[in-house]
Amino acid sequence: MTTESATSRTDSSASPQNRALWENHASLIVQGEDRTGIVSAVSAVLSGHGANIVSLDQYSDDPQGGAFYQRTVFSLDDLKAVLPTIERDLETELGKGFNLGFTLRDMSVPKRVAIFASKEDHCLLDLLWRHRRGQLPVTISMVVSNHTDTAEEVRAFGIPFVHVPTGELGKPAAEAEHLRLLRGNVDFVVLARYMRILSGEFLSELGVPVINIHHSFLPAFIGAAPYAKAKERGVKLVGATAHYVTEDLDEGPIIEQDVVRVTHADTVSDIRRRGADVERTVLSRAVRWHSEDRVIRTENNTIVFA
Ligand SMILES: Nc1nc2c(c(=O)[nH]1)N[C@@H](CN(C=O)c1ccc(C(=O)N[C@@H](CCC(=O)O)C(=O)O)cc1)CN2
Repeated sequence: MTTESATSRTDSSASPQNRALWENHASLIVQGEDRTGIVSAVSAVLSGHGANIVSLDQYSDDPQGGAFYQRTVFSLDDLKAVLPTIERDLETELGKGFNLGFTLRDMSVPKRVAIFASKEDHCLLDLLWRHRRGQLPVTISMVVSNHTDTAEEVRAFGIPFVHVPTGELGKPAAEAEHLRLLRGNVDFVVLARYMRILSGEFLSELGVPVINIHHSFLPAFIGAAPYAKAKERGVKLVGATAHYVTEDLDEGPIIEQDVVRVTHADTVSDIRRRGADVERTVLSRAVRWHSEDRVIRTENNTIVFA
């Protein structure tokens, strides 16, 4: 059974809306081997501490007994003081004949995220704009780009902008600089149309989830220039896919997708314009869901309690 320690970090940079939204709330993700009594055991521990369950989603992938997934959000006055005891009691109770892992997180401490971008700014600016409006419960630690086109706009949001010129530095040196910047400072990374392929070694060293927005309805049109490929193929729908990043390009577990209609009369530029709106919507949904622990990642898939 694996557990992650309750996050007790305090983030002074978290926006007031984010802190108020989830003050004295915690998320509990339980997953493992399905059997009777799990929901009851979890609920008993929480109610035994006077916690109020405000939402509970559960999924079993096989009625005959397979994998079990549950997301619970609960509120409790003086949560920070009680969370370690709740964690200990969950370890005790779920250690009695269950084969489960769980993670418990203080939701009043927003996850820290670094956003990577290249030249395209629509997904990046959409995230910054939504964050400023309190719609994304995260702390944006920094924006990192291999270009400088978006520097001024990012800094106007009061967010650090770091230029790492991958082309000039070369991939190994650039990734080493990325690791120096990110290590210990982020809980996840978002690639907002970042157009460099991350190595498996980098992803392994980084050790936190990375979310990418691919501008196609995967698995169609993996790789570069999907809109041009869509035009060439004569498709009537184009889309965007937010997925976790793995070493294999655009093959990671899908978090969210959406589509928009196109016609024979649309140029590649028209398709790119229509697609951009879908990319922004899909990426912001995925970032919000990940930041609220709504996405449970399995080997090649996801369970999304949206
Ligand atoms: N390890 C991964 N890295 C990245 C992924 C991924 O899924 N796994 N997604 C890309 C984003 N992307 C599509 O969404 C994408 C970006 C860039 C290219 C590409 O071929 N770019 C260059 C070569 C880049 C390089 O060698 O570093 C090119 O055009 O030739 C394809 C798809 C982000 N990274």
